[in-house]
Amino acid sequence: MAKMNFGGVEESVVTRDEFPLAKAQETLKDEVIAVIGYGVQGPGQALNLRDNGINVIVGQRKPSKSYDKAIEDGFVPGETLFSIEEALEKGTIIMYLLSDAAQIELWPTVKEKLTPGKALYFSHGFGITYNDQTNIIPPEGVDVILVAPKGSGTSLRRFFLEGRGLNSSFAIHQDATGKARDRVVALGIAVGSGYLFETTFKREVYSDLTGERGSLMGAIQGLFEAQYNVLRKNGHSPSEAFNETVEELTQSLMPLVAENGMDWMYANCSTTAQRGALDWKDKFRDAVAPVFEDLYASVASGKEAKLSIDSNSQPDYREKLEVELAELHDSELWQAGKQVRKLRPENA
Ligand SMILES: NC(=O)c1ccc[n+]([C@@H]2O[C@H](COP(=O)([O-])OP(=O)(O)OC[C@H]3O[C@@H](n4cnc5c(N)ncnc54)[C@H](O)[C@@H]3O)[C@@H](O)[C@H]2O)c1
Ligand SMILES: CC(C)(O)[C@@H](O)C(=O)O
Ligand SMILES: [Mg+2]
Ligand SMILES: [Mg+2]
Repeated sequence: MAKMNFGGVEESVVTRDEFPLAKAQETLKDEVIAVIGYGVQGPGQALNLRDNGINVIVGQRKPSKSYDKAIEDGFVPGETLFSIEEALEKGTIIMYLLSDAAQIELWPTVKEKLTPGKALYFSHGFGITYNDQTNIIPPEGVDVILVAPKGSGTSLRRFFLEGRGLNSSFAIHQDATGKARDRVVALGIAVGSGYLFETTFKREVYSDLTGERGSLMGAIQGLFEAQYNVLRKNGHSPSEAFNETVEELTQSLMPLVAENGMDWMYANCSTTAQRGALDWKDKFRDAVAPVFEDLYASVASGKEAKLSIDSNSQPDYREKLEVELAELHDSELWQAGKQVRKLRPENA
């Protein structure tokens, strides 16, 4: 663990320097990692583990698109690709990467295969933290650990192939074997994390549910729509409104923020823009702060978990999500964006 100063607060993090891949490989050399669920995180983590020389198998129901994808990705039925039950039997570390709602349904099947000495691994604190709703209460004899990549499983895999890494949080809920910390850190490195910061299952899920409903996905779409609609209401064309709301942000300005922070991005814009942004940033902050307070309260109360479980446990949850995603896709804003993307020089 390395001690580092984050904005004046000292935190402990694990970098690849003090836990190199070779150490992760040595730690996991006698383990069979069973990845249960091959949706978004499953492929990212399973393929990175396999490329890092870790003994990984996949458990996935069939017929399913995910099962077919696992075959396309080179997992071999009967050798490295099994039914969920078979993979649970063979695995010494069970990576529970079904959807959060599906984890509830499959829990009785998983629980009975968690024999003493095994480890149960999550990439979200959801199932354990809200166990009053999920009933996911692991038996005492197993390690219960978490590595939560702070990003999409699709990015986790792309970054790995580019020689980069996504940061991940890690947590230990139960250390039955005395090996939980070594197991969780080794897995965090082997699945392709850039660096690992320690958290708890509860803090991970509270922050994660807040982030994805807030700045990362929900609030950002709301902000885009609000500005786009005002520009269009005042006579600006779709391409002008989309460029000023989304395209410039993703193509020019956010990469500058990622490179060196917000002040660096501001400093690389005009003084006119800097003055205006500094004058208006607090107005927007104060306008949305109450919404974020409500959001966090809804997460902490378990209300957001219930909404997600009730919706995503429905047999047609996927179809319903796809209808709402299609509404986004078909909106004028994102149709304008589709056309703008085509005009990028690299797409010409
Ligand atoms: N999506 C991400 O990039 C991401 C990022 C960080 C953490 N996580 C966490 O990782 C875990 C997996 O997330 P995901 O987005 O990969 O999941 P997902 O929603 O893509 O589902 C994963 C798999 O579950 C299977 N599944 C769904 N319902 C099932 C059922 N009733 N019975 C059997 N299988 C079923 C699907 O076929 C799919 O292969 C979750 O805990 C999630 O919160 C996801
Ligand atoms: C990729 C996210 C949003 O960070 C993850 O938390 C998820 O639930 O998919
Ligand atoms: Mg997240
Ligand atoms: Mg999440």
